[in-house]
Amino acid sequence: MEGLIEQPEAETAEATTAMDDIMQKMAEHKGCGTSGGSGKASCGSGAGETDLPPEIWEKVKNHPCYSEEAHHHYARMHVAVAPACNIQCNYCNRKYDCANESRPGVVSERLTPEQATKKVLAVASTIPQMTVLGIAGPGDALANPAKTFKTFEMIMETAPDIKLCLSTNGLALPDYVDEIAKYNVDHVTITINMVDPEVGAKIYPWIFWEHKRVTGVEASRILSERQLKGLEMLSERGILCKVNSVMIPGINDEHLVEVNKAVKSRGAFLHNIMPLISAPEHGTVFGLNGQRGPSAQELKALQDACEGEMNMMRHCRQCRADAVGLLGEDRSAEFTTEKIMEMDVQYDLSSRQAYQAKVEEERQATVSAKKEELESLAGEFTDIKILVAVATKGGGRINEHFGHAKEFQVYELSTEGAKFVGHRRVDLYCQGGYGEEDALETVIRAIQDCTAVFVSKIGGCPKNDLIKAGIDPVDQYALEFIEKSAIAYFKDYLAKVKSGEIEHSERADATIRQGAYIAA
Ligand SMILES: C[S@@+](CC[C@H](N)C(=O)[O-])C[C@H]1O[C@@H](n2cnc3c(N)ncnc32)[C@H](O)[C@@H]1O
Ligand code: SF4
Ligand code: SF4
Repeated sequence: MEGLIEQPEAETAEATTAMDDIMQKMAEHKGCGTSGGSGKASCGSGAGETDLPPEIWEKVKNHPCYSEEAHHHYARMHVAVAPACNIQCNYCNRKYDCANESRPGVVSERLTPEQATKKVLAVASTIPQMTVLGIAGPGDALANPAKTFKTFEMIMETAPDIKLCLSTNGLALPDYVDEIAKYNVDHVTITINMVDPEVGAKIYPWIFWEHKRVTGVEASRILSERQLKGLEMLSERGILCKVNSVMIPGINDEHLVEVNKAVKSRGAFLHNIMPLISAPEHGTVFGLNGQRGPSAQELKALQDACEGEMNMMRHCRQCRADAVGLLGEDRSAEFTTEKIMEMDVQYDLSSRQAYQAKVEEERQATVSAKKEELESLAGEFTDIKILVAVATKGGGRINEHFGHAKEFQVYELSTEGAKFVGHRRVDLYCQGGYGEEDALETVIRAIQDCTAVFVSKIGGCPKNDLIKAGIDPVDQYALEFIEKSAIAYFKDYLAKVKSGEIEHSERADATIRQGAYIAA
């Protein structure tokens, strides 16, 4: 590993100006750095073309993780070329492998850079809307620099239209910023769970630093210093940074508001606060000692509290290190090494571009439909907000059967429009066409704070049970655009409240009012 790269003063001054420039432009654009509230697009996750400086929009417009709008249309993939790690987190156990589980660090096969490149070309040819390649483990991209950068080099040469990303805990980051820039990696994710080493000592038992293991508060002090320095260095070069933070109730949940401020001031573009996943069978320290993850409501309250400070990502699916497909779907099983080696891969840039042009048309149609519907809400003034759950297979449409949904996307509706606020993963309710009581209960629990659930189709029995649970099952918008339909539903809802036909119920905004993190 190379030592720290000291920059000449003149270069530092120039780079600092570049970061200031970007932050200034972001602030000048409408919707940026404001409350990020409700339906108005704010930068980052909910941002649209008119909300961002053109050079930033160019970087995020078809990146499914950096643009909430894009995630309905574009796919990503991870290649598992980075097995080693240079730190230990109490929530991570990379030895655990389960093909049926989708969560970070889980992977079925580890790849060489050559295998990874063949896989990327195979996926890019089969899924032309795949625009982004990320290296996110199963260990740390920068604890395996040779494999990581070799993979990027090969992809840059063979598939130059694919955007490159990496995820790191940040310990080695300052040493590799130049190399990251050299391979045109213009999106980097750093996991920052604390800026206070005392908090860090409860999350990180050790780091491997300068050829030895460092433990306790000192380990977290070094880690935090390196993370923040790396973030600043990337921001100075205009490389977009997303910060991941794992929300661990009782350990760093309240502290993450401070982390949010610290990363915003150092130029982070997007903050992704993700829930801790911990189950005893995963064999992690937290899983084994009973540390719980946050509820969906707790997570949303913290994200809401931080949104005034900066752009929050709310559509992260906490993907496997070998995930393939749209966020929320996992097609990795179609691209095992065995299958890929048998594939005759023809990487055809022009047919990819032609397909993506069609995707772009569909996306523009979605945006226009939403805008039109939103205009019809102009002049309505009320504080009423409701949540609705949506079953979708992608494309920004309501196109999934209630019984087939593995997750529901949740939108918050207000007079400002429809805002994506998260997703709820559920067990498959319908197995082979038959509903199962327990599974339906699970679905109802997962979306119990929603006023309605939008589906393309639903059977009579679950419909009745949803109604009994106070959730309106809506299939009248089958195959329509999500946001347009949601706004239309909200308009009807308000009209019914006004006329006295229905009463705005407590459930509708229970989530929104809950939480210890609501900003003063
Ligand atoms: C598997 S890591 C790989 C990249 C890198 N090593 C890192 O930690 O940033 C990808 C992301 O998953 C998160 N992660 C890992 N295990 C998790 C868990 N049990 N619950 C929630 N997030 C987790 C990490 O914090 C990180 O943000
Ligand atoms: S840094 Fe990433 S890979 Fe390493 S232990 Fe933590 S979560 Fe796992
Ligand atoms: S883990 Fe989150 S940020 Fe990473 S690819 Fe999946 S959705 Fe995107």
